[in-house]
Amino acid sequence: MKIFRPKDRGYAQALQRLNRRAIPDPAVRATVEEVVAAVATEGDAALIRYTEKFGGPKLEVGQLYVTPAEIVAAQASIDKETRDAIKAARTNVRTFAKKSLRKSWFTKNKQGAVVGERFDPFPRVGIYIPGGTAPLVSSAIMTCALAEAAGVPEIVAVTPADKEGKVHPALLAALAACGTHEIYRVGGAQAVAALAYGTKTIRPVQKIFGPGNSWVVEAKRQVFGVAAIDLLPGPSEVLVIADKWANPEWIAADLLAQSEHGHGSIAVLLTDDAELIEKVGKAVDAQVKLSQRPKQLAEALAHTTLIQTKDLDESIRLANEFASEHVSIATKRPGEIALQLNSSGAIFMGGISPVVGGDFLAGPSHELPTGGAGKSFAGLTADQFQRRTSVVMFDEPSLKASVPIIETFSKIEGLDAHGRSASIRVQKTKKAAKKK
Ligand SMILES: NC(=O)c1ccc[n+]([C@@H]2O[C@H](COP(=O)([O-])OP(=O)(O)OC[C@H]3O[C@@H](n4cnc5c(N)ncnc54)[C@H](O)[C@@H]3O)[C@@H](O)[C@H]2O)c1
Ligand SMILES: [Zn+2]
Repeated sequence: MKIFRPKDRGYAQALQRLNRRAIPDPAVRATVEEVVAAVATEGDAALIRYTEKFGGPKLEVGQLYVTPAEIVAAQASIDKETRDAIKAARTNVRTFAKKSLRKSWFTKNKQGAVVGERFDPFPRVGIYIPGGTAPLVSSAIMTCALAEAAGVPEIVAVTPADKEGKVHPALLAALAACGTHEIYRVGGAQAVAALAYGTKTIRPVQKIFGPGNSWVVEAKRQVFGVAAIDLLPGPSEVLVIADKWANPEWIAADLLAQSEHGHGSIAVLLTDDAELIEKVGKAVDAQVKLSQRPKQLAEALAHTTLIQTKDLDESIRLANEFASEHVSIATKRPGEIALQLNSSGAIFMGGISPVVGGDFLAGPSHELPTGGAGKSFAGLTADQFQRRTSVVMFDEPSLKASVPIIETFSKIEGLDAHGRSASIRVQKTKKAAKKK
């Protein structure tokens, strides 16, 4: 944990470092390039090889697909509490998702042609569910329930298995509850490459969704174009904006909650109150002792930064530069601050709103942009599972009214065949009318 106060050495640099862009790490980039190229050319063999190389199980090709029998067994093995929690989260996420969906619409333009937009679910999507250091059951719901709400007919999930080749039963049950059609036990960059290029076992998808660690996110970035991708949702992070009224114990708890994801996670506190920084620092030290993931916490805590700002305005400016996945506003009047934030993935209003409420249950997808990507991307919404098509339909009167303007454009652009392709239709219909 690092603390920076205005008088400290390196204070200006610490503030500057907050101004991030989503630029991939060169080492991660190189590894992923190798993995993606291998999967694209060798298919399943590369999937198996890299899964083992990066600490996963030694699998046979035939084991990649999770069979219906395994899913049924998983569903039977989870307790009622787990089942109810999955159901409660799915209900909220699905209800929220339905509101984000776009509806097809049609209208007439000035010349009378019918124009509109049609929204259909992508026929086949791939969803990455992280599982390297924790089985992210909630991520299954926060992605697949949206695909289900959008009516995607083929929802394909990939998720890494443990050393024994097992996927956590609650994760399988959650995927099944959210209408997933195919599940493959493979993770990392290799799984993303398989979804994009396809292998003998995994047919390619049109669009790839889902959060993951740095390698997973970089793979999504690299396969962009082969498939569509949703956003760049990497290692979790939180930024807290607080004033002197905030509760230091609650802030410390929020910082540690996202930090326990481990490698790559970052937590930041911005406050204009010097005393609060002291108290939060102490509370973090005390709460770390309660953790069951000391290794992951230690990795992330090295990047945890508590910064004393001049005033709330400076906190807001820095928060916008940092573009955090989660922003918690623990101040007396959170509404005023929220309105000035323009790069946050999700905003949690008031100290009483824990970030984990959004992680597990509230309704919006917890799949959110990280690493500074929030400046350009928003979090996952159900309409990202819809593919948009524009539709145009002329009739004779609307085409006649349009031809002069079309001909003007074809003259300006020097593309005479363009103009003729419209006027020929009106002339032809004139001749046809004369014949009658
Ligand atoms: N931004 C969001 O919306 C969001 C939501 C949920 C989770 N997350 C993040 O997802 C991440 C999940 O990470 P995870 O690691 O637990 O699981 P993961 O499933 O994303 O990654 C595990 C895989 O990474 C690969 N890998 C591991 N070490 C590697 C190496 N050295 N080189 C190449 N590949 C390697 C392996 O193939 C492994 O199967 C966390 O960072 C968490 O914060 C983000
Ligand atoms: Zn989290």
